[in-house]
Amino acid sequence: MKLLPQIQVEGGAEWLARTATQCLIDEARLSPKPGLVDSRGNGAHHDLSLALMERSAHSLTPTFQALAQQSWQRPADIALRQTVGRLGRAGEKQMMAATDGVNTHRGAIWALGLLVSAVAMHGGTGSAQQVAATAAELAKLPDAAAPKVFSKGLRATHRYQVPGAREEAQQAFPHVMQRALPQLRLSRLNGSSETHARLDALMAIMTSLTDTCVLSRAGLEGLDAMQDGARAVLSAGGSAHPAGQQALAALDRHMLALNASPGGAADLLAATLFLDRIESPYLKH
Ligand SMILES: CC(C)(COP(=O)(O)OP(=O)(O)OC[C@H]1O[C@@H](n2cnc3c(N)ncnc32)[C@H](O)[C@@H]1O)[C@@H](O)C(=O)NCCC(=O)NCCS
Ligand SMILES: Nc1ncnc2c1ncn2[C@@H]1O[C@H](COP(=O)(O)OP(=O)(O)OP(=O)(O)O)[C@@H](O)[C@H]1O
Repeated sequence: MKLLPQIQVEGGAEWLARTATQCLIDEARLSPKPGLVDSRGNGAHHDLSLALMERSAHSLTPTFQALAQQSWQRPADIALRQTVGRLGRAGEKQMMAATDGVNTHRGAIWALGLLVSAVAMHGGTGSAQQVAATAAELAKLPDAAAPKVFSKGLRATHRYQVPGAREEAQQAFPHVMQRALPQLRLSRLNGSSETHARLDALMAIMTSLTDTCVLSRAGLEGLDAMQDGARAVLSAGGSAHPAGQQALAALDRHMLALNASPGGAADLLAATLFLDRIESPYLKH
């Protein structure tokens, strides 16, 4: 494979990093999102705010840039997996330093980090489908240096016997590729505003994701409320329609009453916006 001149690698890596950060900010600002931090407020979170989410997103730009630089036109092998794991964990530390120890974007670093690396592995040229498949190859490789910690996400996947953040990446992001990206584009085609198209894409993810954030906070009752409520929004015509807006408001109330927040779905929406921009980098959405 022909190596691009370093200047192109630098420029490409910088663009990818800026784009990934912007997608995190777009996700955080998008409103009204059920249970999540948005422009209206903190959702079900006591320790998060929009300002904190934005500070966290900016703190991650150097991490995304390093991931892109180190992954440029490299194959998915153990050496790259270890580098990506090391940079991802350094990014988590960076995030924690920027937020005084609050977990704002752990799941997002994982999903977007893998996708940024995968675009770079294709030299900045792959389709969303190719990039998701390459990210999955990377996610399936073992990372011997990963600390053996028992996270909330792992506990939920074991307790409820469901896939979590790891599996979503290892399966090439099915909620992004088969649900959110098609819904985003369908809603745009149907004339919805960009905000409504993005909310519909979030609903499409929430109809079937086994979100371990929701499971950890609100169990199966919370997960059912999320999936049923998101289906109700879409079957009422989506967030652009008055009936869909009513269903979305009801879902928001239900999630807040259960103290549930679909953080995993939010991460995957940011990943969706990223892959959408990869395929149409010059369009302003
Ligand atoms: C795999 C990760 C996300 C840990 O997952 P785990 O479920 O054990 O942990 P934790 O509960 O802390 O975080 C999971 C987060 O994923 C998101 N999430 C939850 N459910 C889902 C789901 N079904 N699908 C996708 N994302 C989800 C949420 O934001 C949640 O907070 C990740 O932090 C990790 O292993 N990082 C190591 C560094 C690394 O290898 N990085 C490489 C890419 S940069
Ligand atoms: N807009 C958003 N609002 C809230 N969470 C979000 C948002 N966008 C992404 N997330 C994701 O949700 C996750 C927050 O997870 P979670 O609420 O489980 O945090 P925690 O600190 O591990 O748990 P808890 O808040 O229950 O103590 C982050 O890792 C982040 O990636």
